[in-house]
Amino acid sequence: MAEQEKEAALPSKENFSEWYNDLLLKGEIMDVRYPVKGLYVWFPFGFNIRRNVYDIMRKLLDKDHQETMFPLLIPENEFMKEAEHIKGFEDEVYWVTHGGTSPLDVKLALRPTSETAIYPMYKLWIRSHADMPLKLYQIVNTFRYETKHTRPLIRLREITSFKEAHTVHATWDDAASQVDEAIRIYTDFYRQLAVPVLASTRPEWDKFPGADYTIATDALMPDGKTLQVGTAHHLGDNFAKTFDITYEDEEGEQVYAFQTCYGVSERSIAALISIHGDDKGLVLPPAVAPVQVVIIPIIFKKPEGVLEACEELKEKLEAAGVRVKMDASDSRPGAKYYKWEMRGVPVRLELGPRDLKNNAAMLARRDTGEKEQVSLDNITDDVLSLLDNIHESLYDKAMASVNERIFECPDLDTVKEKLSQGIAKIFWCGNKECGLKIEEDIGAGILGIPTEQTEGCSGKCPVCGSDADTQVYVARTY
Ligand SMILES: Nc1ncnc2c1ncn2[C@@H]1O[C@H](COS(=O)(=O)NC(=O)[C@@H](N)CS)[C@@H](O)[C@H]1O
Ligand SMILES: [Zn+2]
Repeated sequence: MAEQEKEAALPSKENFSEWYNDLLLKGEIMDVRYPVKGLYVWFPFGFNIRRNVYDIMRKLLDKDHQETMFPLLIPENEFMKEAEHIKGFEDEVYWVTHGGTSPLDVKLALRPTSETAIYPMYKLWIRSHADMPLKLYQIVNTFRYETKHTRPLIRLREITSFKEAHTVHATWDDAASQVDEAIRIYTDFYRQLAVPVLASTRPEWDKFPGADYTIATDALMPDGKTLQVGTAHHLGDNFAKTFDITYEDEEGEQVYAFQTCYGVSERSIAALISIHGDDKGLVLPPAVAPVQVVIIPIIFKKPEGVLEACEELKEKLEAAGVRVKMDASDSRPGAKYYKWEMRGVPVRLELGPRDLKNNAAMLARRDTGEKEQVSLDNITDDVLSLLDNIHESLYDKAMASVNERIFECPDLDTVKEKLSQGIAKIFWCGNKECGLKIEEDIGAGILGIPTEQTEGCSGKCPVCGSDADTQVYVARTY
């Protein structure tokens, strides 16, 4: 990347869309110049963030899931088996029709998601109780011919980081518990990215095609819109019936199994970049930062042992597991501060001759901008506890920002007024006509019924006026 391309400052984050697009380049996340709409290229720095993010997801899943990989191409006859699923995806699926110059006798779908690739194999693998619960996941690319506005990391036609889990259970209740467990895993995953998420059950007209119900986790973005950053679906025995996935029960009867599937994508990275970033660039939670500490030697005329001291400090921090970089390039210090702030490095240590004499360094925190002189005596422990502290303060700040942008609304007019700032909460009687009427009236979607309902409160449905004890989230969405 030519340096001069990046020197210009970012637009203000107030202008979120411009800021976001410019930061993808200046923060070396994704290059949007690939010549196919909806397909983008990871810069190595962005890919490094992706690797750290998905390492966190793998650690959570590997406790009781197994990772595997299924084929990308799905034969038309399998893909077309589940009616609801097809209806939901037929406008989005890409087809491969030729091998070389010869037309294929069966055209092949590029997986938009992998139910119809996996479940014919589950039919072969599930024979008895002993084979369940089966909990597999894969992290692959999937393809959806999105017709809405495509955006890097947010709405891609090639989803490059699609983590999809697919589980099989003996009973409907077991599958329901797994859906709840999936939401717990996602909430924990996002907690480790310092991203607050709201879990809610989608209205039945907005559930995953072929599912009994869908619970989603949404992040509130700086522009007041919500981003669906993970979903978990109870598939009932709908797909088991379609793909004949049965097991022999105690009475020797063949019984259809019950299934769930749950997925996240690179939207997880879109959320952490958008929520924590500022006008100087990325602000990365230490857990996912490719570089957690950057050491800047401050050298005047004579080196006076500064470089050696920086090298020693770097080795000390690395020995403690900190991801450290020393920037001994010949750019001037200011240009270095600009570069590493843009890349969201949580901690900068400046070390010059005077610091050396005092056995100290100047420490700058990326998230708050605070600078303070620190002794090098306990620098390793100080840095490690500071990194944890930075994570917690990023989360607390993001949580506070979400809480001040959720508005309890008594009527639809208030909902319309608040939607430009964030999420509205309103009572709803629960029946579909009223729900669709609410959506039509406010020009935004019912996000869902929060999984945690505030106890004991009740109100009136704004459409039919009947008593309602359920509040729903309403928001503008990506
Ligand atoms: N075009 C897209 N670009 C980026 N992320 C997407 C896109 N479409 C969906 N996602 C993300 O992928 C998650 C899972 O997608 S989904 O359609 O809701 N669910 C499934 O495909 C199920 N098979 C569970 S894996 C969504 O919650 C959303 O965060
Ligand atoms: Zn009503």
